[in-house]
Amino acid sequence: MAGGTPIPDAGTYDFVVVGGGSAGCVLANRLTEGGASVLLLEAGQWDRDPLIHIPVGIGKIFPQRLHDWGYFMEPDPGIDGRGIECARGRVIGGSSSINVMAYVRGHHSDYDRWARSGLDGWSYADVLPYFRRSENWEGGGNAYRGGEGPLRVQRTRYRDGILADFIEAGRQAGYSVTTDYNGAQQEGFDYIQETIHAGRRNSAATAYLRPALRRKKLRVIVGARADRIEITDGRATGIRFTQGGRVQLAQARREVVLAAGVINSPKLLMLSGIGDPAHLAGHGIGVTIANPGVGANLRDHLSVMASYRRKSPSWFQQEMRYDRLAMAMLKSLLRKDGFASDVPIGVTAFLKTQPDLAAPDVQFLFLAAPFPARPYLPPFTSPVPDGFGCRVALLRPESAGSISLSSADPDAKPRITPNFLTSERDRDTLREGLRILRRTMGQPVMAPHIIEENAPGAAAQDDEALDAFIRATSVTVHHPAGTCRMGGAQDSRRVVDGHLRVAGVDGLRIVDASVMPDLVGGNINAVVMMIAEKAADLMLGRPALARADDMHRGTLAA
Ligand SMILES: Cc1cc2nc3c(=O)[nH]c(=O)nc-3n(C[C@H](O)[C@H](O)[C@H](O)COP(=O)(O)OP(=O)(O)OC[C@H]3O[C@@H](n4cnc5c(N)ncnc54)[C@H](O)[C@@H]3O)c2cc1C
Repeated sequence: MAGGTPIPDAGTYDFVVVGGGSAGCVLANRLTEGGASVLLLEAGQWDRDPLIHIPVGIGKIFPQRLHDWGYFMEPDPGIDGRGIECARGRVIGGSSSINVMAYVRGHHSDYDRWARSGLDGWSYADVLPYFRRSENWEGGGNAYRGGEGPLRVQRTRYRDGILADFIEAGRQAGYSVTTDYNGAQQEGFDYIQETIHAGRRNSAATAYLRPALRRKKLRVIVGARADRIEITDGRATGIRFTQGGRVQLAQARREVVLAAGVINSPKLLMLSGIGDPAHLAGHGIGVTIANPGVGANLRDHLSVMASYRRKSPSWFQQEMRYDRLAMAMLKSLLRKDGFASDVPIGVTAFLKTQPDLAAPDVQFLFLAAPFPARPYLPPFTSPVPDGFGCRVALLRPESAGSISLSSADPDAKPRITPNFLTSERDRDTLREGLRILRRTMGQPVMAPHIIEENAPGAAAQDDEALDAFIRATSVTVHHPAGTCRMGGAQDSRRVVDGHLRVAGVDGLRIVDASVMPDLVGGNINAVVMMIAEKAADLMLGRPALARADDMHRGTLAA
């Protein structure tokens, strides 16, 4: 009842899933495929904007914060008091509709670490079959790659000679080159793999949700913001949501599933009385389940960019002239290829800042374009000076932040407190990563491309200068995770168990980036989708896919 009047009933379903993002789309598909009825509630709208689907559209979506919750982090002392943006997709497909499309699974030791912490069923041998089930790799299936799943993955098609030279520079600097960083060996330089197919973004919505829409068991409501989980006698029974100013109630026969993402899933728990009692009391929210772990353990991949003035002309600069860009977008729409059908990243690398490490601890993300860049049209506007750059991302941060409420009003944005670089090891790693990048850029093969280093700039050499540069310029590469962390039975701060069930309440699971116990060594969209693939089996009571250990024993290199 709301104010004495009954709340309009949005129906009863086996599963009510909150959030039509990377995880939510996978669940909508796999659960209905398994015969269950599903209501998918998404706060954003359908993904009709062509900018979502033409890969180069990210150049407009991101700076203009289109289809985005518009979050910013709190001013953070670790990065000179800056409150940096925290983009999150608010649209069908969620963040997979606005992300940069890099397809990366992390390092095999990440999952073995999860399993060692008490999470049975989450070792690399356990999760590899789920990565394979989700994937449709252009090279076809093999021991590591999936060839028949819904998610299309291809190597970059971006055409710029600097990419091959950057890989060669890595070799000249003494680092490995790998032929598939998602295969037997992650470590080294490689062309980037992307969730792009036939010139279009292959978001979770395209790959998983669209093919499921014809099933009668699936209902999707867009523009529907979940405000509270209904909990009766220790069981989650439904979701109260607002659509067009109207409050409605959807009931779950089997389970309520939060797939609202790393920021909004803990927010929704807190609004429903699940969280740190003192924090909830501070906002006048009654405690249903006391759990100080909710919203804690926020991890994110912080990165720093070195940028260069470019000598050799870039493909990017040529194609950004307005008339050419318009043609490229048309070509991408009609012929599904060309400049607009890819992103100017091209190369990534996973490297160890210390040779004795078990796994790479930094990632390079190349950028074959000046930053910031914009279209131009002579004589009215001129291009920005040509350039390129590379981000160095810190892969396994020790520094941890939190999500908390700013108000009990579901409309209010939560507080995102990142606590970046509070760990000395994190500062050392990022600084050393920057030095490795400079060493790579200093190799003979890069000389024909470089006029000079713009930033950090020649004057920044000692630790102090590099640390100051990192504090002043570092930004997220948008992989926040861990705020409803999964943990084994001994983990007193866990929010969900190894089956993704919320501790202390029946019929409630969380399936999204928030359940990751910590960050893996790479971009996380593929990881979230793997988690959702595995969750679907858990929810349907199906046996887990056969472990991959026999197939892989002894074959894994760093
Ligand atoms: C700009 C950007 C670039 C990125 N680049 C990459 C990349 O190149 N490669 C990579 O692997 N990863 C990348 N990522 C990260 C990756 O896309 C995300 O980690 C992943 O999509 C998260 O999936 P999720 O299911 O946890 O959440 P999301 O995909 O964010 O889905 C959450 C969904 O829930 C909805 N929602 C939230 N609250 C409510 C509510 N109260 N009621 C109803 N609906 C709600 C949201 O609108 C959203 O649709 C990037 C992310 C961003 C933002």
